[in-house]
Amino acid sequence: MALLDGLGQLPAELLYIWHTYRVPILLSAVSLVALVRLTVYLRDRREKVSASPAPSSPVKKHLVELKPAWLPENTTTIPSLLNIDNHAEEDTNAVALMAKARKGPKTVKGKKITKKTAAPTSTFAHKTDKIQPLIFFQSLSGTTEGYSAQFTKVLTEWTIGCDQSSIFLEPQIQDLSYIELDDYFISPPKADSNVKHFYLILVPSYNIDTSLDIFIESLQETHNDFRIDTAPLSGLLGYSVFGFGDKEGWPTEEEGFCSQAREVDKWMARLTGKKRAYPLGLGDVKSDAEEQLQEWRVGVQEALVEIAEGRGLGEGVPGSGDAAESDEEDIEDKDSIGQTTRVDDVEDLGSMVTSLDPIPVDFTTYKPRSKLKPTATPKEMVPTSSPTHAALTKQGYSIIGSHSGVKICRWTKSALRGRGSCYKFSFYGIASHLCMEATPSLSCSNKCVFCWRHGTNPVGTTWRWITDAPDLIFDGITTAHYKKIKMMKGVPGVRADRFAEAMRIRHCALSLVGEPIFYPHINELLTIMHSNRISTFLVCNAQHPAQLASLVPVTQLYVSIDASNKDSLRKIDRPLHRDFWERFCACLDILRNRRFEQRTVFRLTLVKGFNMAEEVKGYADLVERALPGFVEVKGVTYCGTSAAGSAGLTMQNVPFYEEVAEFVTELEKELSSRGMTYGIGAEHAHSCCVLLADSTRFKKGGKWATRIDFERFFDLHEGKIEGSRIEDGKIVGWRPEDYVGDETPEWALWGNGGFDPRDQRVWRKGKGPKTDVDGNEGMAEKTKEALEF
Ligand SMILES: Cc1cc2nc3c(=O)[nH]c(=O)nc-3n(C[C@H](O)[C@H](O)[C@H](O)COP(=O)(O)O)c2cc1C
Ligand code: SF4
Repeated sequence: MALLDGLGQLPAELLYIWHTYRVPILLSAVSLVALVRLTVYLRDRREKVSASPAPSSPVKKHLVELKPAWLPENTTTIPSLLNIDNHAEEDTNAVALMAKARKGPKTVKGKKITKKTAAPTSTFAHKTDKIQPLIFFQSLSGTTEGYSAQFTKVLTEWTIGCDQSSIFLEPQIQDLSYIELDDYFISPPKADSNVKHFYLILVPSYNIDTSLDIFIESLQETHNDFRIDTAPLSGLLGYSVFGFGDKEGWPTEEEGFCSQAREVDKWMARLTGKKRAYPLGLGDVKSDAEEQLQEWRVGVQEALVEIAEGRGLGEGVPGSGDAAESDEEDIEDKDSIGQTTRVDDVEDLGSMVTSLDPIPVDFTTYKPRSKLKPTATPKEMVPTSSPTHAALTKQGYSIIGSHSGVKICRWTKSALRGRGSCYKFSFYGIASHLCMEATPSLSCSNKCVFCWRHGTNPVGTTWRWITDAPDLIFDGITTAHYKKIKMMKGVPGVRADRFAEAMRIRHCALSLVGEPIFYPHINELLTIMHSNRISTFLVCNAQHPAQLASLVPVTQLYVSIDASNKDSLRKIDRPLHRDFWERFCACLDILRNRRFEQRTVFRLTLVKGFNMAEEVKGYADLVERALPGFVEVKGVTYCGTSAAGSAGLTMQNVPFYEEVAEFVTELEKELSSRGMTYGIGAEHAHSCCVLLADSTRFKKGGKWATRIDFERFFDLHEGKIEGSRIEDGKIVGWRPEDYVGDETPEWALWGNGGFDPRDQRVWRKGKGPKTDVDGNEGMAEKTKEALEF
């Protein structure tokens, strides 16, 4: 009974407690909410939003099936033997990932209270310090490059002539395509302690994938990397950005006018801790670019004077890191990377708590859909309107779909006229007039110093473009190749028999430019080729272990070995992947594991001053690691473009054939001193190329047999003949030894030059026996023209 009475009084008791203690209860509730929000905020604040790897960190990984079910009969890859954890980068669309909005209800909604942060203080001691202006530019078709050069010239003259000239160091110009971005955009560059940097960035805008995206992504990644200060460039004195755009195509900012310059400006504001020294300048290349640039320069100069006189970024300069503006920028930033803008900033919440104003609590609202950025749709890799398309077409490439290319190589033309095939004929028996050179991916994840495509080539670490079907690519490249062969019909000297033979493609070199295994349907494309009895020589850049591990066996699998150690590889290939060395090593291990199912080749490109001197032992280490069937060593070819020049490459970097030969001899010696059985199997002095081969595998009756029996290769593929690879007493597939062809011809052996005596070598008038009409040069000469694969 007493219990019932007690229960009956409970509501009254509770009401009494509520009336007596409601203030502390409410305060406790508010504190609890604040604490929870604070914890969530701190955890989310530095959450990585980019799908790309953080600097120097392992990439996002996913399990890769190293022995795919559809490849049972001829894959020897043994996951446990690999030096990687069977993982590689996710080839999902990075952009789409970044654009994913965070799910979940917005729990607390409050009024945004604008933070009043102090304007950044200048660290410039104007009596002792010096200002180093650095001008960065990116240019695809040359406009920005031209303006930047002119701008640098005028600014340099001004720094020399102005009243503060003793404070300025000579402005330096840098092409963003050629520098290590980390050297400048993770922290200011290293210099004497009294040298302070000021950044000026001039960029165009492109609504297609270009290398500019890599720059912008890298700024964004640095900002979001939890191990790096959010404003790692605050040590700069200031920065300003100028954008070039085209109002004819992109009339307003909303429609994309100078969109990428605006992005660069925004990320720089965050990375520098709001050190915008002068507002973003925008110029329309079809109308006012010149005068806008001049106006911007005058403004930048005024800002520089203020800094030089010790007044920092000044108050009078519009846009100079104004706190309110910069705060708005912070919000925009979150939006732009696809996160929901959450106005319930913890600092705002803190103010709300102390003010004890009623807090509107809303457990259900989401950010209005209309404000969410749409998920980025993949773009075309090389749209017809792009400068890359124009440049490639001008160079004789046919672009198939939006990411594949084919080009008739000059050796094909030479062979059609009976003037010699490339080294692949001497070494492996591939007649150049029967060979097609193509790639299903014009994009690459490296920016090699010897690649002519810098600045204009699409680059990326993940496949994020519209993907064409493999059968369409096959039809496109073969049709374009035949069309080009037909165009040779009227060329003087073309032999009728070879012309007729050329109308049936027998070999495909998957190299050209770009990275073929980047293409997600490379296996299907290779299968189509094999079923058409077209052999495949595939070259990859050793940066995509997952794709390499799951590649169908090809006729001959190449890995480019552009350096023997990590430092040298970074300098020469300038890879985009931050874990490039780990990827490279993983690819070597995959090659070792797959060496009994297909012919494997190391392709060394020697560049004097970059990867030759004292690297023999390092290369021998790599050979020992991967045990390739062959090692092709060739001197770099100089294509003479401005791109090569900007990458620091001149004719001085092209080795003489004797130097290449000497290098190979040393490498052979080093390998045999380690008990390895490699010997010099063949040479093609014409292309400055020498072949080392494993003598235990590619010698027949004591004689070199580096050539391929292509018919047997296809018969093995089609199951017409049985292979000899045996596991657990059962035949499980074929070995490279099953399709070894004829002995290497006498004329191709080491010491005999490698030119087929049945072909006619034609010398250029007045040039003597040093250079022939096709640009092929004699033993003592350097190769000046780009050699095809
Ligand atoms: C394929 C293509 C896409 C472009 N996209 C944009 C754009 O989105 N916004 C813009 O303002 N200008 C755009 N432009 C214009 C370029 O930014 C402009 O031509 C610039 O001057 C090119 O500079 P560059 O020669 O240094 O590469 C585009 C031009 C091309 C060819
Ligand atoms: S791997 Fe080939 S295509 Fe890619 S950058 Fe290097 S040379 Fe150019």
